[in-house]
Amino acid sequence: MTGAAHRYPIVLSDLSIEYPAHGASAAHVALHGISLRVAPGEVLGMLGSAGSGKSTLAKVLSGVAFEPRTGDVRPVITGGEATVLGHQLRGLPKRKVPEYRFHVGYLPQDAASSLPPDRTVAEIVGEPILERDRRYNRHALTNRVATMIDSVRLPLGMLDRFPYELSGGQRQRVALARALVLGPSVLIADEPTAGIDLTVRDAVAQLIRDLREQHTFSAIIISHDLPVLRRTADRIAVLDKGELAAIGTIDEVFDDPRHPYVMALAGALDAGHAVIDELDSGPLA
Ligand SMILES: Nc1ncnc2c1ncn2[C@@H]1O[C@H](COP(=O)(O)OP(=O)(O)OP(=O)(O)O)[C@@H](O)[C@H]1O
Repeated sequence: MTGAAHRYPIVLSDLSIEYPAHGASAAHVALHGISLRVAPGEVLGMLGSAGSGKSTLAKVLSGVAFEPRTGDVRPVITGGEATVLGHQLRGLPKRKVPEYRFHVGYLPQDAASSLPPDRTVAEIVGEPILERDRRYNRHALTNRVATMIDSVRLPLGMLDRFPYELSGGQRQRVALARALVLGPSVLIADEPTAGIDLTVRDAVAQLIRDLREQHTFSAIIISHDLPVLRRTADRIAVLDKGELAAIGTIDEVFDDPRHPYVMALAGALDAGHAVIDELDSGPLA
């Protein structure tokens, strides 16, 4: 790892990502020429129009895009570079993917609703540890899982429950505990509060804030929910049509919007919309 990489755990330089042509579909450029850096301990919020490439970026930065899997068309870095914790992701050798993923926690979109239904909370949270080391000491595993459940503010009595016995907010906490169980240095969270009851959204946002203080990770948190971003993010990046439309503190971005999509967002905020997923990047009516 280089010294520069340590200074900035996440560095994107002129990054372009593409879905290769498949079947009758032509190749599709999902992200084009993105440059940004995330500092140690910083949380960068990310929002953008539908299809602007947020989840694609999350899949690449989390390393899931590099996991061997059949069927799925996976995004490929076609230009520039993404350097995370000193790992250059363009052309990351397959054998290095597990080690890379060990350091990067990933909370995928719909994580709460896609927890395996036939496993207990304890099994779900402990699984990343066992995937890495089948012979991991069972006592240490139990302790680690209990610590994580406690740190996401769930009662230990939940350890033996199944996902269907939990509320949406509780399931999201379980997903978060699982994403953080390996003690990652970087967290990539894709819509961590989507689909969660409004009353517990704030609690999940507060939790992310607290966890970050306890665990000192850098993070990219994708969210359309401005109160959540205000609570969790030091700065935000706005994507539109695969390009970086703005980056800065929330006030910097919205007080002097220059990009048309950011102007539209600022208008929506002024009109009182806190959750801005209904806005697309087309011309404003
Ligand atoms: N498997 C795929 N093959 C081809 N194109 C894809 C694939 N997955 C996504 N895309 C395209 O890449 C672009 C970016 O998609 P992505 O899901 O990253 O956007 P997003 O910003 O996360 O959108 P949303 O907010 O709606 O979740 C879109 O134009 C989408 O249609």
